[in-house]
Amino acid sequence: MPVGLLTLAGIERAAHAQLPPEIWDFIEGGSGAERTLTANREMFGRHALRPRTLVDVSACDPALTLLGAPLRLPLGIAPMAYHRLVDPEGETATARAAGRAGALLVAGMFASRTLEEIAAAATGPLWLQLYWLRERVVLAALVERAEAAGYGALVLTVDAPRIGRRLRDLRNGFAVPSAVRAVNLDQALTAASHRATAGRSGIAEHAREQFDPALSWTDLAWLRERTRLPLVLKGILTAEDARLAVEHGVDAVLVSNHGGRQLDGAMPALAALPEVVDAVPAELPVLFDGGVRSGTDLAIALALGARAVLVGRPALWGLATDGEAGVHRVLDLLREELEHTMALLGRPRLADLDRTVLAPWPCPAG
Ligand SMILES: Cc1cc2nc3c(=O)[nH]c(=O)nc-3n(C[C@H](O)[C@H](O)[C@H](O)COP(=O)(O)O)c2cc1C
Ligand SMILES: CCCCC(=O)C(=O)O
Repeated sequence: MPVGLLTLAGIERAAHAQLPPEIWDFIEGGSGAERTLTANREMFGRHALRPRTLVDVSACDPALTLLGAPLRLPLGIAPMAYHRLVDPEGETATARAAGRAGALLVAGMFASRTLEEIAAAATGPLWLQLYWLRERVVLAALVERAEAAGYGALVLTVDAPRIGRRLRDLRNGFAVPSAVRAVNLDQALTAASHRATAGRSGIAEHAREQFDPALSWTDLAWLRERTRLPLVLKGILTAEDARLAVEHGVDAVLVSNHGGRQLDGAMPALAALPEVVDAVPAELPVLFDGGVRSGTDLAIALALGARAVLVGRPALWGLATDGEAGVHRVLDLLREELEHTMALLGRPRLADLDRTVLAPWPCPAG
């Protein structure tokens, strides 16, 4: 194994070196000045760990059950559109890797393999992410297909009434290459994503046409009535919205700022986590994504109250560099690092990872 691949940062460099610049920019980029994107990472550096000693750590066990899904560790892959942008196989390779690692996969509504192909490749827990389309019949049909194919939960993304101003994509006039399609949707619905126009993002144009910006809390009942699957809201950053989510009967919330790709200047995801955790009943799972790049990061998010943590971009770095094996390497590195962190922290069980683990990182003078 090349020495650089001992960390996710090494895998990131390898992916950067081999992907076309406009694909790299689409994946890596955030919105606006990328303040939120940068801050997502920086927030982890504000926490120091408080290790306890003389604790038996001969068995560190990060296994858990999440909304009925058995996981070998509290880790999953965040929903991301178009995995075939970086690998000819795409989501089926990602699904096999997640299954082997005992991690969750949240497939995206804009997956480039069919929901059924992904389900057939998956050997572990699999959920489906949805954006709320103006055409509700399309949404209803996807929900039915997801149930029939054995998906275990629906994740409704609520931070995207429109797509953030992603300046890299605007500069590149980014369009999804015609060979890579959102195959679960009618081709007419996604045509705008493939239209390259100078100074515009195909994805933003497409979302402007198709996403319903009028969606509000009362509409959730429509989705609830159509499914027996647990419902997760993705993109919650405030205590106010967390309380509303509970009032509207959701089964879990996912604290996320969409990896800094939506509202630039939004709170770093890790900074939003405690207020959401404190606002919901203890039994409601709070999930987290945004900037997690190591087992230490995972442990910090868990200590702040996340039940499980998702990674976005790192899974695509792994997929770009080595297909299924690359994604598996990313997940396995995170597992190895988490177990290592739990051992050296003297916290061998997930339940031991609470706020007593954390102290503020001492600020450098000046
Ligand atoms: C290339 C890419 C595509 C994404 N597509 C979606 C999507 O289709 N639906 C969604 O809810 N979130 C999407 N996201 C956001 C991720 O689910 C997740 O919130 C974010 O990537 C987490 O941050 P991280 O990349 O720092 O781990 C996407 C992110 C990336 C990088
Ligand atoms: C219309 C698909 C948008 C996917 C994406 O880039 C994101 O959600 O960040």
